[in-house]
Amino acid sequence: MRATLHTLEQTIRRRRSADPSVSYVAKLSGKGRAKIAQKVGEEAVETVIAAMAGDRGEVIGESADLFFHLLMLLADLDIPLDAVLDELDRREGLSGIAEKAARPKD
Ligand SMILES: N=c1c2ncn([C@@H]3O[C@H](COP(=O)(O)OP(=O)(O)OP(=O)(O)O)[C@@H](O)[C@H]3O)c2ncn1[C@@H]1O[C@H](COP(=O)(O)O)[C@@H](O)[C@H]1O
Repeated sequence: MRATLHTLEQTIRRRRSADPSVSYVAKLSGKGRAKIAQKVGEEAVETVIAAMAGDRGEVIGESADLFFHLLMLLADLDIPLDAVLDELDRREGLSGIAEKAARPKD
């Protein structure tokens, strides 16, 4: 998962300066942050609609679109993917501590 997302993060950063007539990343980046953010919102809504329809195939496709556009937004903000993944790791660590604390003592 990390490797796939990191590869896509690098591709997005590289393609931002490509020719917009051949590159979707360059074309959308050229439209600015508000448009990228709008796409993240649209893909999130489409994922929710697919989920509520119980369409697993659509959920998978829309989730991929959502991840991709979120990575585009992070790249536009110059936020490394690792900052988000590290935050998830930190939360997992916290929940581990909470679980241990809640466990009854022998
Ligand atoms: N993963 C993706 C990816 N996922 C989705 N998309 C594009 O995202 C768009 C989203 O679909 P929509 O139907 O919502 O949008 P649309 O109608 O085409 O676009 P709008 O004009 O409405 O914004 C589609 O055009 C998809 O082609 C992607 N485009 C590119 N990538 C990756 O980015 C790499 C670089 O792409 P280029 O910049 O095109 O070379 C590719 O090799 C892929 O790995």
